[in-house]
Amino acid sequence: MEKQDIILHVDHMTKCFGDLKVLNDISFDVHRGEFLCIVGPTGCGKTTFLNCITGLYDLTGGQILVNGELVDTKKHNIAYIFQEYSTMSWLTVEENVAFGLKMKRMPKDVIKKEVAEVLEMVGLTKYKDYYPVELSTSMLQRVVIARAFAVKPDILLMDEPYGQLDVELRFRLEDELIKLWQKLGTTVIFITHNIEEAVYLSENILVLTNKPTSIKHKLENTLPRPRNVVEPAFIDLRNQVTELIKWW
Ligand SMILES: Nc1ncnc2c1ncn2[C@@H]1O[C@H](COP(=O)(O)OP(=O)(O)OP(=O)(O)O)[C@@H](O)[C@H]1O
Repeated sequence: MEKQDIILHVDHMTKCFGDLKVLNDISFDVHRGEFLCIVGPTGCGKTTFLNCITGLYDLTGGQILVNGELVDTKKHNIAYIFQEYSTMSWLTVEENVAFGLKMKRMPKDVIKKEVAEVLEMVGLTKYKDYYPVELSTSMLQRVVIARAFAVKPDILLMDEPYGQLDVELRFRLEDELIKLWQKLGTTVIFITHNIEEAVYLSENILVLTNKPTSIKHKLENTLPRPRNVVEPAFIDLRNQVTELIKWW
């Protein structure tokens, strides 16, 4: 990997809460435009890790660099989609998606154009004047995704975004996410407990250990897209990840 292609450099990251060591000397790189999935057991510190990247927590040791500089959310454009994410009920779909761009004080005509583009990509153009209360779950999910991609983040962090959804909707949203990622070239770090989801989405998978958490293994995922969960190569890779997880 060329050095200039590395957007995120996690360098000996350690995080303790008092006596509790959660993240233990973790190092890895993410290259620009990569789709990285992180799989780890419950409570191993996946959310803590994301909170360290967004600067909510200070590290106990090590450093996190974005484009070669210490991570700084004022300087770096990092978008974050939580488990319990939500829309702003008092704003229309269009206003929800425009929110981040307005915060960045972009010119009105640019905002209008960018928002229209991303609404088109997620199939919400017709619903731009609707309020969240008028939308189905799947449409709400699309609003949140559209809002995150609209700001053209350097890095998009996604923390189990589809954990609570039924399988069919999850599959559809995963496909849409892949399309947006491919079209916009955004760097995505996606946290999940779901091994099938990680194999379906990722270019690379980081498998974490239990606390104190370190990297158990990094797997490259070169399965061609579109992927099919019943194909032998897919099942093979899914089994490889499952094997790694069995030994936690
Ligand atoms: N602010 C905090 N103060 C003290 N301990 C914390 C704090 N935040 C997290 N922890 C502890 O750090 C550990 C990791 O928590 P974290 O929520 O990051 O795990 P996780 O992998 O995201 O969990 P899950 O799989 O349930 O989403 C837990 O033992 C938790 O109790």
